[in-house]
Amino acid sequence: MTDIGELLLSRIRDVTDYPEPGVMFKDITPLLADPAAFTALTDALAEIAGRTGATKVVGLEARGFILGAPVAVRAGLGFIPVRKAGKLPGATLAQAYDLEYGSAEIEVHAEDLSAEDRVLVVDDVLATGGTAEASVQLIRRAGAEVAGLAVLMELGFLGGRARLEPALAGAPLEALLTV
Ligand SMILES: O=P(O)(O)OC[C@H]1O[C@H](OP(=O)(O)OP(=O)(O)O)[C@H](O)[C@@H]1O
Ligand SMILES: Nc1ncnc2[nH]cnc12
Repeated sequence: MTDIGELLLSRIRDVTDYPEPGVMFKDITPLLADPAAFTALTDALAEIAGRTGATKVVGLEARGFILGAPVAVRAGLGFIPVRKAGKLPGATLAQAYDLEYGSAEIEVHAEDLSAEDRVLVVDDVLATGGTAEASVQLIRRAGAEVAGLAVLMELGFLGGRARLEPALAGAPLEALLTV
């Protein structure tokens, strides 16, 4: 593993049986509290944004906001929040989905994305892929192109990558860490 990979991994805390029995929760708060690790993470994700030719960064509420916003600034791109339902005041597109420990609905302002946009989706964890798949569906329904999906950590044993393949339609899925 690279030095940066080891640094990032060392700052992610495993919490057993959270938020429900059987889930091994990957807590990124120690990473966020370490400026060297947070900067390295931001730089690595911004490099993916540049390489994929993204014109906008979408962050998935809530942890995807914490990671995606500095990535957008670093890459010189606009940031678009994909929020949990009921939080955006304008006209929205909505998509329901299941995730590792529940179900939810996400929304985006329809006017924030157009056919000119190539969007990089940023999030902390790819688990079952339900959240990411719903975000890709939303972006396409808004008329924009998906440049790729970039996550800090992929939980390989949950099969999210295979689930996402059809939705991504060839766009890259980049995980800085895989466990
Ligand atoms: O691959 P999946 O099984 O869909 O799970 C991954 C999603 O779950 C977590 O978000 P959560 O909904 O817990 O929201 P939070 O960021 O507000 O904690 C995580 O930040 C991802 O968005
Ligand atoms: N095991 C996990 N750890 C952190 N975030 C998650 N989102 C879905 N599953 C998760």
